[in-house]
Amino acid sequence: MSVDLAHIRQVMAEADCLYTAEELDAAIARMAGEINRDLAERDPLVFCVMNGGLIFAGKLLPLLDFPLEQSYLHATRYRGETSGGELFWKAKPELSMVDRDVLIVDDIFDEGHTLAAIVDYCKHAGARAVHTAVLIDKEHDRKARPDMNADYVGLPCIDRYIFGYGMDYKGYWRNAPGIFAVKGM
Ligand SMILES: O=P(O)(O)OC[C@H]1O[C@H](OP(=O)(O)OP(=O)(O)O)[C@H](O)[C@@H]1O
Ligand code: HPA
Repeated sequence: MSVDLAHIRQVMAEADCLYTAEELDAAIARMAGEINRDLAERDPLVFCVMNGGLIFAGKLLPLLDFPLEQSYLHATRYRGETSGGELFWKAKPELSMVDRDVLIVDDIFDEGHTLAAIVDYCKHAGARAVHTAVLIDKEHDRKARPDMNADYVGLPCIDRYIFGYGMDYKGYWRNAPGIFAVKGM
């Protein structure tokens, strides 16, 4: 897929900032406090959901003050697009979860198909308990499982296509230092 870099730059220039880095880092610090309180004695296995969970996990994990094991998994359904399709597993978890507490760390709980599939996978793989942490919970009525919530949520977000802090626009701007909404989306 060829990418028009001028368009990618223009998207950033015209985007609305929904959350600054300071606001996001404060939310991450608050979440770390909650996770320290709940999981410090649980010897959890922490999985970063690639790619989007990378920045959030990188900021969250150093704030966790107990011993933990960390790995990654990669399940994707957007694949560079701005609407989701079928879930595709690029990398399944390698560490055994049997009788372990698992903490899944991802950037966004949007329609929730991704997190629901990951939680189901972990339960079938023998996890004792599956905990979920997301930086952003997008607010709309299209959740795959309306009764499902993440255990730890950073900040809510309006129903727009967003990027930054791990989230991409057509593969770009995961590095944007805040959460931004694409103009007109
Ligand atoms: O709640 P949902 O509607 O299922 O969407 C959320 C998922 O979508 C994004 O991943 P994506 O498929 O874009 O993969 P990527 O992180 O590798 O880009 C994001 O990182 C979440 O994992
Ligand atoms: O709004 C979004 N932005 C980027 N990636 C996403 N994955 C699900 N929703 C989004």
